[in-house]
Amino acid sequence: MTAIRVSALRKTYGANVAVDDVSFTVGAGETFGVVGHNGAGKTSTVECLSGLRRPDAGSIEVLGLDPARRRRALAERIGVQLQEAGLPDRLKVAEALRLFAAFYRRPDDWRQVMERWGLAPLARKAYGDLSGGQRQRLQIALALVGSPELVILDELTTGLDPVARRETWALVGELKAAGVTVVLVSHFMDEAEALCDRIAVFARGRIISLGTAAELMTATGTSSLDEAYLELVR
Ligand SMILES: Nc1ncnc2c1ncn2[C@@H]1O[C@H](COP(=O)(O)OP(=O)(O)OP(=O)(O)O)[C@@H](O)[C@H]1O
Repeated sequence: MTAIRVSALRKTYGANVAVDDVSFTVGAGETFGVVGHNGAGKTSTVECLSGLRRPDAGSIEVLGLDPARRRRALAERIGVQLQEAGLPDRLKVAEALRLFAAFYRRPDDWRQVMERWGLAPLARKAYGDLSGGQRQRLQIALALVGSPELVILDELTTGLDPVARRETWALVGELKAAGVTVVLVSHFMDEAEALCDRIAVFARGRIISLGTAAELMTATGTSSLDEAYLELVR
């Protein structure tokens, strides 16, 4: 079963071509990595997947729906953690989780989600008073509280301390075990290697390589994904 089908996607901002002729598919239950330099087109691509942005050309199907036309139906079934998704400063952690859970038809128990992500001690803290890492954890918890079939995690562990980072990896592993499809945008090759079944390497708005970590290493004659990546984007 295919969870995501992207064909000849193009996204421009004025004269700037952010995404150019990008095609890929993601299988149901797969963890799919998206890596690339700053400005390579990763976020623009995943924003088109979630319906936040409209492509200029090409076609996208996510869980059988066109995100640009069926954004609301899709929003019920996917979870999105985006970079810098702002919340009101005065909104408290528990309130945010309760509010987001209410958007979904079959949400998880938001209290359990709060526990699982180590947010219970911060339940009454306002968003504006959280540290960067705490905000990040809240954003991930909010992406998952609706019990989504597919999640998009953009820079999942940026800003997390090493322990929180490993804990987050373990939780992504649990999502995978539960059959959730994951799209993971990351700057960390160790993270992509540890978590992703396949990885798409973006450069200048295009996919320049796509495969398992082992395939990318073999193709470049390297012995780590870091080296493979550097070789590919050179
Ligand atoms: N809202 C916008 N308006 C104009 N240009 C934009 C906008 N968003 C992105 N861009 C441009 O599109 C290109 C791709 O940006 P995008 O954010 O998709 O890249 P990215 O790979 O996610 O980068 P990063 O790793 O820095 O998050 C860049 O040249 C960026 O400057």
